[in-house]
Amino acid sequence: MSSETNFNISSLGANTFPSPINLSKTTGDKIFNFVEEHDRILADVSVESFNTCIDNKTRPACLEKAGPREKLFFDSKNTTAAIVSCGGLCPGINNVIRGLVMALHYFYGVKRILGVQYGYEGLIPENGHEFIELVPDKVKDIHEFGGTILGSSRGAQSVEKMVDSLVKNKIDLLFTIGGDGTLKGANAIGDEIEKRGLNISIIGIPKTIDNDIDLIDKSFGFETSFDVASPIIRDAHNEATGAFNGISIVKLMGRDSGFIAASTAIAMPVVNFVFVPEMDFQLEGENGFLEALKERLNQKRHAVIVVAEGAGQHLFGEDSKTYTDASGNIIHQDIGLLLKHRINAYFDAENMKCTIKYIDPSYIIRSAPANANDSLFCNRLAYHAVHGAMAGKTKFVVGRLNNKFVYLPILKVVNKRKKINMEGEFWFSVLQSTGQPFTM
Ligand SMILES: Nc1ncnc2c1ncn2[C@@H]1O[C@H](COP(=O)(O)OP(=O)(O)O)[C@@H](O)[C@H]1O
Ligand SMILES: O=P(O)(O)OC[C@H]1O[C@](O)(COP(=O)(O)O)[C@@H](O)[C@@H]1O
Ligand SMILES: [Mg+2]
Repeated sequence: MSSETNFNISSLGANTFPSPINLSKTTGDKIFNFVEEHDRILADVSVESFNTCIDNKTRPACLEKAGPREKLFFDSKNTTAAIVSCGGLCPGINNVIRGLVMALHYFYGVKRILGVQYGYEGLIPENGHEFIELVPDKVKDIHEFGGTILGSSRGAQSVEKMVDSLVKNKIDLLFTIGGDGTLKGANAIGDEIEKRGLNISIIGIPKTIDNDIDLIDKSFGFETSFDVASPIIRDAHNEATGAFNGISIVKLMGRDSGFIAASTAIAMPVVNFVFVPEMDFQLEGENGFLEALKERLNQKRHAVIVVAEGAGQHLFGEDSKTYTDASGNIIHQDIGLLLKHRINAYFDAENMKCTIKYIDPSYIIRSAPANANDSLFCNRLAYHAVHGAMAGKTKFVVGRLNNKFVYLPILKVVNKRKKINMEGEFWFSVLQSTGQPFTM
């Protein structure tokens, strides 16, 4: 965590409008209190960090507490909001859209809410994607479905043109639902707005099943991803046990961070080997994976392997061509297929019979509807996003840290991708669960 004491959120200006929500300012009256501007949440609650502060006579790093403010920057009756979803799909996007619309409409009385279609593309008029008017009746049932009713896209758009479109359509609040790319885009839009001296608030709601957004506890949809992956692992285990020396390889998403693969393995402890992008591993050699797999088969006659899509890319060799998607993200080579071929070749050479099944559930996982816990999380994120926006905060994301909802400057969470700490307790849990060697 940074040595900076407060992660303050940029504000559009003085808050002069009273909030239309009837909350309290005193405790003991059984009514929730407005959140004060000075309310802070500790970024790091470890005793070590507390001691460091005492030793160095510094204050611990603090974040702005999310929640409804008593005074607002925007006059709700004359406010227009827009919502856009970008990047890959993720369980819960529709829940967030629903939560935003309901909070804007019912808590604050914001009646003009526009849905931007197909990601940032929809903010460029030449692309011909019309805005959709979002009202409670239109969104009341959308939490039942995966995907996004607004559509999404990847690929760069002109920031200037997007801001022109916000101005032309008199949009005061832009809620962006997306991952690191979307958030960088949101920040760039916020910078352009600042440059032009406009009063438009830009808000980010972190979405990515990869859970790779830095600082926050988790991104929405991530939990559903390993919920949906779990029965697939159960079935993969059935396939493996159903054959002599049966091996099931399941590839799960996770471009640069292996949280889905690792979490699935702990949730379904029938997994024997997990490979994540954070890991450096070898196939060959005395301490390599293939030897460990042979030992496992000789003892148990079956094995389940879970591999994150971004794992083991070093095995493809230096000169393999790198492909990127429209947003510039690396498209990884198929590590599942490589493992299948290398395992096959190894056991052939060893004259050891085995049966390998390769399962790639791919998009099935991220297009699922949110589970109950993610649905709850999405709604709470949406409500807090609306409270922060109405208070005139801008270029911020809403997230949960240490189990508390907070506002963070976008720039703080897109500095780097969150990755599994290979020396941390979480990865140690993976090793305890799978029983795989600590290093391979
Ligand atoms: N640095 C950036 N500045 C402006 N827009 C960006 C930036 N990085 C990504 N974007 C845009 O954000 C959108 C979503 O990004 P992408 O990486 O595809 O998904 P995600 O938000 O899920 O990470 C794309 O339209 C992309 O062009
Ligand atoms: O094939 P697509 O749709 O571009 O997306 C694939 C990628 O999307 C993800 O599911 C999530 O990525 P984003 O968070 O950047 O959208 C990655 O795990 C995966 O590599
Ligand atoms: Mg991304």
